[in-house]
Amino acid sequence: MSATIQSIEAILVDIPTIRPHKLSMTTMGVQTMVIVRVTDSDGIEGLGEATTIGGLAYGPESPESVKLTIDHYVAPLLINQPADNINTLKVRLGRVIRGNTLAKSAIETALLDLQGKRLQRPVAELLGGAVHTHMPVLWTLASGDTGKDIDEAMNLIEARRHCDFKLKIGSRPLMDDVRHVAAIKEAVGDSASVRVDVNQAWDEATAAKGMAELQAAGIDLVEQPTPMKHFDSLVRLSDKFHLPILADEAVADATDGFNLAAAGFGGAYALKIAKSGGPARVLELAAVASAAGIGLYGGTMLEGTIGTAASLHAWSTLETLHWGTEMFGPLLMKDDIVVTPLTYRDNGVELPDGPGLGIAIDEDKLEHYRRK
Ligand SMILES: O=C(O)C[C@H]1C=CC(=O)O1
Ligand SMILES: [Mn+2]
Repeated sequence: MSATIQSIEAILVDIPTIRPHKLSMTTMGVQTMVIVRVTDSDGIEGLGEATTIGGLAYGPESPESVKLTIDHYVAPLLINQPADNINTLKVRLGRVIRGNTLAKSAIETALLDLQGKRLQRPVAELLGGAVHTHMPVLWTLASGDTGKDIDEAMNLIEARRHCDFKLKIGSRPLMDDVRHVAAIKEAVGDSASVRVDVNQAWDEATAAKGMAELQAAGIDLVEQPTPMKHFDSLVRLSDKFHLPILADEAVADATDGFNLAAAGFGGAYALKIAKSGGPARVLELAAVASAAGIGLYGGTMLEGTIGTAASLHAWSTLETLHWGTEMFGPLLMKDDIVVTPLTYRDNGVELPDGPGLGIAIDEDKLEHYRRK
C-alpha cells in the first residue's frame, strides 16, 4: 500500500525586501510567499512555494487567492489519494481546476519534494538528472535611482556575486529610461551583460524607438517590451532588430511557446515554474523552445529559497541556458525561513543537494514571518 496524502497547508509569509524594488507596474517593499506543506501517511513532508509580485499587479493570482485555491479546491481533491503518482494527481487537479498555475506549481513542487524524500533522491534526479550543479545568476538593479544602481552593481561585481544585470524600465518617459540604462552600461563596462525588462509597458512604436536606442547603448537583451497578448508585435520587433527579445509574460506554458515560435518569433523564452505550473511542467516549454531553436533563460517570480531551489532543480537538467538565470530572489529579501540558505558564489548559485529539494524549514523563522 503506497502512502497517502494526509494534509496540505498553505501559509502566507511576508518578508521585507532589502530595498524598494521598482518595476514598471509596481514598487515592492515586501515579498509575500505562499509556502505549501504536504504530509503523507508515513509522516514525510513535501515543501512547495507559490510567489507572485505586488499582489495582483503582475498576474491574475494573488498570494491570498493562491491560499484560498489550495485550501478550498486543491486539498479536498488530493487528501487520501496515493502520494507517489504525481502525474495521476496532476491529471486529477487539471480536470477540475483551470489555470491557477501558481497554486499548481507549489503543489507539483511539494509532491516532487515529498517523492524525492521518500526515495532519498534529489528532485533533479526525478526530472532525469542534473547536467549542471552551478548556474549563473544575474542581479536586477531596480532601486529607481541611477547612482544607487551603479554603486550596487559595482559592489556586486567586486564581490564576484553577480557579473550580469537586468534593469527594470518602462515606468518613465522613454528617453529618461534610455539615459538611465546607458549610464549603467557605461559604468559597468563591456565585461558585464546588461539587459532590460520592460514588463509590457511599451506599445509597438515606443518599443521600436526604444530598441534602436538600447541597441546603440550596448544592451544585450530586451525582455517583454510589449503587452503579453501582442504576439505579432514581438514577432515584428524580433524581425526588425538584431538586439534579441526575451519573451516573459507572453509565454506561460508549452502551448504559448509553440504558438509564438510558429508565428515566427526568433528570440528567447523566460522559463518560470510559476507560469507553467511546476518544475516538471516548465520543462515542457523548454522542450518546445529547444525544438524551435529558441534560447532559454531561467526566470524568477522573486521566489524565496524553496521556489528558487525548485526552479534550480529544473534548470539543472537543461543542457544549455543560453541567457543564464535570474535566481536571486532569496537575496532580495531581508531574511529567510530555511535552515541553510542557498550558496551564491562565483557569479552563480549551487544546486542544493540532499533528498528532494534539499531544503529544510526553520520553524522559528516561519513562525515569526507567517501572516497572523
Ligand atoms: O521578470 C520579471 O518580470 C519579474 C522579476 C524577475 C526579476 C525581477 O527583478 O523581477
Ligand atoms: Mn520579466
